[in-house]
Order: sequence, then C-alpha cells, then structure tokens
Amino acid sequence: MIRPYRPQICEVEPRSTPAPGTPLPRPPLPHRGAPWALFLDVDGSLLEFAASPSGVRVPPALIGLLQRLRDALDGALALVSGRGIDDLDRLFAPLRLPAAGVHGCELRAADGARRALELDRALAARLHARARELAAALPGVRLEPKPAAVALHYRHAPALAAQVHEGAARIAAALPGIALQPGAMVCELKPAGADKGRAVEALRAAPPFRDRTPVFVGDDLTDEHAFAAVNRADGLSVLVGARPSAARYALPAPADVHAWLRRVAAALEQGGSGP
Ligand SMILES: O=P(O)(O)OC[C@H]1O[C@H](O[C@H]2O[C@H](CO)[C@@H](O)[C@H](O)[C@H]2O)[C@H](O)[C@@H](O)[C@@H]1O
Repeated sequence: MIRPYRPQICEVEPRSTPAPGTPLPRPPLPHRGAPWALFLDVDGSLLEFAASPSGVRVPPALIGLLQRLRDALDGALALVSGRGIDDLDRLFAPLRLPAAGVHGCELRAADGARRALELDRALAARLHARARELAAALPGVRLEPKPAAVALHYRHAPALAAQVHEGAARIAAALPGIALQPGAMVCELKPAGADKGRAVEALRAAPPFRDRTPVFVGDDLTDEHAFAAVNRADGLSVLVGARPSAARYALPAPADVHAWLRRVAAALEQGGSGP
C-alpha cells in the first residue's frame, strides 16, 4: 500500500529565520486581546484536491465550522481563492462569506458589496481564444475559463506540464497586462495587477477585518503573495504542506487545517486561549 506523504511538523515556537529545510512549527491559537482576521485559501487548504475543479467535496461539517468561526470572529473570516466568488458560493452554500476570487480579481466585502477587476473586452477575447487554441493542441489539458482569467489544467496530462507552462508564457508575453500564475497541476493567466496579497490588503482596509491580526492559510504558489502581505503586517502565515515558502507556520494537509480550525473556534468561543 502506498501511504500518502505527510511531512513532519514540529511543535516549537517559530524562529525568525529558520534554516533551509527546517520544519515549520504548527500555528498557535488566538490569544485574548489580540483579535484575529482569518483568511482561508480553498483548494488544497480547506478542500482536498480532486481530479477536476467540479469534483471537489465540501465536508458538511466544514460549513458548520466556518459558520462558528465567522460568528466567533465577528464576521472577520474570508475565503481567498483562485476560483470565482460565484463558484465559492455554490461550493459553500448556504454560506456567502466575504471573499476574494480569481486570485484577487473579484472582491466581496463583509457588507456584501462586490467589485471586480474587468479586462478590456478585446483583450479578454484574445486571452480566451489563445488559451483555447493551446488546450486544443495538448490532448488531456483542460481549459477552465473564468471571469477575467483562464486556467489550463494538466492533472490528466502531467507529462505536458512543460508545454503548458511554455505555451502559457508565450500567451502572457503576447498580451500586455496578462500575467502567469502557476499552481497545483495548473497554469493560469490572469490580469497582472491582481494577486492574493493585494486582495488581503484590500479586505483588511475595512471592518470587520481592520485592526485585527491577519492570519492566512494557503498551500499554493498563488498564496505566497498573501503570506508576504500578512508577514508585513506581523500576522500569521500558515502553509499547508511542505515546500520552500515565506510562510512561518505549517500544517500537513486539509484534515489538519480542519482540526486546527476546530481548536481555534473553541478557543475563540471561550474568549481566547491565553492572556
Ligand atoms: O486559490 P485556490 O482556492 O487554492 O484555487 C486554486 C485553483 O483551484 C482549482 O484548481 C485546483 O483544484 C482542482 C480541484 O481539486 C484540481 O483539479 C486542480 O488540479 C487544481 O489546480 C480551481 O479549478 C482553479 O480555478 C483555482 O484557481
């Protein structure tokens, strides 16, 4: 039997500059008097990866847990994803949480107000046409069109990874204003001005996120922008998995994220876990 790889995680306080290869510590629990704002990535962090974007399973208990966290944080809980916000609402129904979608192209504030970075129509048409052509030339590569972006998935054709990245890089080079966003068995093309770090900063500019310690949990390269943003704000950056990262804490897998979030919810409901 092949056992899934579970990186070793140690239980010590983080050092400011861990030596390369040193396991990151597990994240702490909230303390009284230092309220958190929680920002959660979705695929690979809250949800296990699936064969296709529509194949993911949201455990029913996760919906209840997110609801508890939102209430205990006075609303300061947001999803920050490469998926569009409508897709997030469908997955996490009946919740409609504050969110950043499509790597920060879409934002929904706590009061429900939405804004979106829109691509020029002609540019969007060229982007989608070039991405369709590339996917058609690479059997097994699947196209996921999104508002203002496009994802080229090669989970079903891993041998084509290099061709997908090279083809996507050619598209980005030909279309000013479009940038590459590599991810888990995927290469995405998105507006150059959008990333998850800016999305977290935009959400933090308004209540209930403002003046709270930002805590970001993510697994992928797109999440590095958000790790950097919360590190700048003296927040907590939590990597799901094990790889070189700007994150200062780590958890091995989504199941461990759920377990930690349950402890966070319990600590918040009891008024914080310490002085
Ligand atoms: O920022 P995230 O919430 O982590 O979203 C990143 C991308 O996630 C989805 O793709 C990934 O998950 C799929 C389902 O498990 C998997 O099949 C795929 O290989 C992964 O790359 C989503 O489809 C993308 O739109 C998101 O950008």
